[in-house]
Amino acid sequence: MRTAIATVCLSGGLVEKLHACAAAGFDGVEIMDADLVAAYESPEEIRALCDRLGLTVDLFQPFRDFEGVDEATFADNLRRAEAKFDVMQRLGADTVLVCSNVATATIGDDEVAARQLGELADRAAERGIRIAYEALAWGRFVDDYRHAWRIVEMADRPNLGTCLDSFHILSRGHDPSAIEDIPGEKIFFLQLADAPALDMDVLSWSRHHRLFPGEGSFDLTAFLGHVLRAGYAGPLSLEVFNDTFRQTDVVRTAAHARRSLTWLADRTAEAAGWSTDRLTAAAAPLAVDFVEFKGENLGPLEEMLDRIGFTFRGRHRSKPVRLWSAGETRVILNEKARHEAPQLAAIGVRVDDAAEAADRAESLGAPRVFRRTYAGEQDLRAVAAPDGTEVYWNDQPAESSWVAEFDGGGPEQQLSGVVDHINLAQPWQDFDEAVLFYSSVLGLAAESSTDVPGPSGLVRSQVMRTDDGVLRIPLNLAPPTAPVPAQHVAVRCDDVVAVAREARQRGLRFLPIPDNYYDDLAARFGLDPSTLDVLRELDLLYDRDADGEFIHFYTPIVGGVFLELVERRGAYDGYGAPNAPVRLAAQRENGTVTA
Ligand SMILES: O=C(O)c1ccc(O)c(O)c1
Ligand SMILES: [Mg+2]
Repeated sequence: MRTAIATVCLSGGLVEKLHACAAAGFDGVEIMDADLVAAYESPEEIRALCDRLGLTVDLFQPFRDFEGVDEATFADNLRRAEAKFDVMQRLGADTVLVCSNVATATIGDDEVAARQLGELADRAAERGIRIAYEALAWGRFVDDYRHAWRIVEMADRPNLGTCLDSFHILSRGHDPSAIEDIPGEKIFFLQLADAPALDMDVLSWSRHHRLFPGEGSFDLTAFLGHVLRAGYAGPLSLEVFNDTFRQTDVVRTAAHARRSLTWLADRTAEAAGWSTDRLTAAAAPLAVDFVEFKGENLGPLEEMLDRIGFTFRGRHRSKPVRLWSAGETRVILNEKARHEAPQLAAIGVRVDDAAEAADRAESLGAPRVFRRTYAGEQDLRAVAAPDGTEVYWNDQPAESSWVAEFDGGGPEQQLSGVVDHINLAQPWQDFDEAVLFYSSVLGLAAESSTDVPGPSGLVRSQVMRTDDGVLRIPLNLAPPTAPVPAQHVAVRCDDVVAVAREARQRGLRFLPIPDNYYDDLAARFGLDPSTLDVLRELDLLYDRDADGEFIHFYTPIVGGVFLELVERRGAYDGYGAPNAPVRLAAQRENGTVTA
């Protein structure tokens, strides 16, 4: 598989972009005309740099508004084209993207378009240049890849082919299966982009909201399958116009982009039953092994765990680390971090084969994390997620592996619980990368995203989960101007009312819930007054849908983290989303418990 990326995907100047593309391991680039125009380096210098970096210039793009025009405009368009062909020869690019006319076309006649493109191709042929004609979704007369292909066929020139762009095809809901009717050698170029399902005009959608494969809702696996079955043998090239990626760190975004192609190639090969470009299979998470909080002073958090009913299991033999548990919920408190407020540092996942899971993560370019381990201690492999959260794999039962490294605690369990979900707040620029990370590295599926109104703006929430729900990671995206919200771990138990009552008796502080909330609950659900009284008395939140009920409560925030206790009744599968605005507002009013 050869890979390429369009320079429009990235931030920075052209030279910086080319360095980042090479560092990420791309084979080639699509150079956007505008990026070259704005560079001080000559086309010859850019060409030499690409040579040194081992990059080929696979496409020069785009040449706009060429076909379907009157004769005077056509003559001027040929003059423009000749000037760009000069640049391409200096740049060492042999394929130019001509996208369907959106502005100056006045003649909606395929014969005219074919004749004009044919003449352009003949001029290009004299210089060994190929023309790739692409239907833009908002083209004036040509907005469908099948139409662009008919015109290319009609013009019938060896150096005129088509460029397929997944965005223009899938955004319009056009059936991609007819791609297989195009001879592979006439598909001169392939541009790949994903996108979220948005109901908006297609030009704005395309120019601002494209995503890397695996981050949106297009079925790119099926799409690429059609293209490869047609016999296309050129590079898989990313063309992702996205407001966030155009301003994030160029080296990191290029690496992120490259990971999306590794993932897509693997998915496509698997779907088609091919043995090339495969990764080791994603090991299905079987359970949450542990969560780890890190910070300078974890005393207040420890006190909370104690009051909730967690059991102290002991100190680590060789590290400043303590373990608390409640049934299958294991919480590691790590005080190694100096001058840091408590934060969620790591997630441990139980799998069948930890080495295989870690190998897969590393082939996807996830950065490996190293931890000091001593002889006789379990060495768990780990990588860092985009926001820095470490993900560990363990294929041994926790209690008979790393848990044995802790001494001095009690074995008795007061509370029995499992980790229900782990809520990871994402810095605004990491969100889409995190979606790809959790789907590609851990094999989690994305549920549809929702927007929660909070006091500092809308919080976008997207749950990444296994089908069976043993691992659920809601990702939250706060507005760019708001502070990154706290992260939390939710523990599921069988009787949250009893847990809340006992915790209150032990002196646990709860996140106080306003009275108005309970008046609203009464109105929405018609709960009987005694149930409502219990909820109100214990600061419990409630939700119900056709499948069941959800009752939960929150602790205050400590540093950057807090805890939630939940009970699911019946087949309720949500997270109490209607209560999230109330929680966000209450957290803002009640500030943070400091150490
Ligand atoms: O938005 C555009 O103008 C544009 C240009 C070139 C492309 O390949 C494309 O898909 C879109
Ligand atoms: Mg395109």
